[in-house]
Amino acid sequence: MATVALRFPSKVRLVVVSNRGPFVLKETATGVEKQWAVSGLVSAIMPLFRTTPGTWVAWGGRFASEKEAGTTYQEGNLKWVEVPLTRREVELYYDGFANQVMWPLCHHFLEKCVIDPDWWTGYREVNQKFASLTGKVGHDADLIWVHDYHLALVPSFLRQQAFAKKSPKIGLFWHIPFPGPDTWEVVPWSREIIEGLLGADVIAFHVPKYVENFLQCVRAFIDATVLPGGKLIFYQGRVVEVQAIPVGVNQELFSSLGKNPEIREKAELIRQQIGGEKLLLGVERLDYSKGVLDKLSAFERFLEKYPEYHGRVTLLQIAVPTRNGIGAYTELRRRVEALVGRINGRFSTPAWTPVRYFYRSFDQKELAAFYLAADVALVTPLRDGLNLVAAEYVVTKGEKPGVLVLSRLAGIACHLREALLVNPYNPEDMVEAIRQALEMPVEEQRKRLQALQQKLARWTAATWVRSFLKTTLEHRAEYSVATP
Ligand SMILES: Nc1ncnc2c1ncn2[C@@H]1O[C@H](COP(=O)(O)OP(=O)(O)O[C@H]2O[C@H](CO)[C@@H](O)[C@H](O)[C@H]2O)[C@@H](O)[C@H]1O
Ligand SMILES: O=P(O)(O)OC[C@H](O)CO
Repeated sequence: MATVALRFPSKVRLVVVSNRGPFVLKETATGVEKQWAVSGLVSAIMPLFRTTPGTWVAWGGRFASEKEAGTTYQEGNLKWVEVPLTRREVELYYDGFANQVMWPLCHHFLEKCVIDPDWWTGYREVNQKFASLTGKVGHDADLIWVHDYHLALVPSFLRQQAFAKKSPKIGLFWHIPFPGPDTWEVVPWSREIIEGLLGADVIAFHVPKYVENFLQCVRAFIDATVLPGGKLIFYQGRVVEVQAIPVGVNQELFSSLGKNPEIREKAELIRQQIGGEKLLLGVERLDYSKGVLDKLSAFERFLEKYPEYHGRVTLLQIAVPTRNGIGAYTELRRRVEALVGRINGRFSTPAWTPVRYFYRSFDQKELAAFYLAADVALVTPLRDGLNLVAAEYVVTKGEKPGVLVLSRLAGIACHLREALLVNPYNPEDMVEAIRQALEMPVEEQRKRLQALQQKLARWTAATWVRSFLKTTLEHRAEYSVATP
């Protein structure tokens, strides 16, 4: 496994806190088994612990009993401390408030938000639990790095705690979109959520638009002053810094996987097994925000409109199981599988299956083989904080040709302008982008990919970590600015 040079001062005691940790724990007949978790957050953070020692406090994805203490695992540099959550806590905090209020709200699916005061109480209590455990295991921490929408209240709960030596620096990274106050107004507790976040010294988002939306929320809901320049907030006698620091991909890993002869062979085999001339690829957690239904509908429309492509193009869709306890996800799976069945039922021939559908996760080598095999990656979320799959596809391809079709509504689109940008809500736009991608001359494919690769080379998993940690470690609570 390739490593990244972080040049992170080794004497800094670092604690990472997030809902999803590196592993999912499964109870088996022989005891508890741990499997690597699949998520953008885990992909983003793992490279840090390949070179840097530290502690990661997170839930293990299982239900613990009332009295159970969490398990601790040492894995190389990483000490992982499990936050044990009961079934009831998971229902209220994770299935409820985090995934049926925060997630749909931030991705602009207001009709999917359910306002339930019990979920909010559960969310507060579990955030408090994460903060208390972090305070215990990280009592001598220099820097505590909190992640994402599950734990918005943790920064302010941490600030209320006593630490062994001095106050550690507290940073928060928000991995999903951050909407403006018109959207946040839907949640009765929006002020408390923003106050919770303001417990951090540094708050960072992927792109400037989310920073601007956050600052607008601060102006709308909080008694705080956004200082001129828009990066600093004066709040309760402290200064909070807000930045756009996009996550990058593990460049060394994906570019070496792309060059690996064994993986190239695997990619060739995939091509032979699937047959046909052209391969389109979709890879995402099976989440409604990722737009899998709209993509499949666009592909169906493409096959109706361009019958000359029958037998020549296949869509390989990988859907990673996610959040199975929530109705909207069960329903999405049902609809996606019905649509795959309908398309294949309408268009298949004895020699050709238009959609190849996989409902499972793959290891990174297998994933890289799919990236290499695909002529076109269809990354078309209806809304996405950033989207790492788009970047991983581009990096893995190396000198090989390929086309990235990318939703304008993914955060990463503001950087990757050389992709074929589409509006995933507009079926005709999607259909024509598929056609343009399939007909793009190889020289143009290479030129666009090279331009994208040059951008991504300056912006890696390592630069993200380094930049966030440096900003947080160097944060000063008082600035010599004129305050009100
Ligand atoms: N079948 C499969 N098997 C194994 N691994 C697979 C897989 N399919 C996908 N993966 C991995 O899972 C990760 C998915 O990351 P994304 O950014 O695409 O979305 P996600 O919503 O999980 O992340 C959230 O966090 C990231 C990082 O901040 C944001 O980009 C995003 O907008 C936000 O929703 C990728 O690194 C990919 O390699
Ligand atoms: O499977 P989940 O619910 O932990 O989703 C993981 C995503 O990275 C959310 O940011």
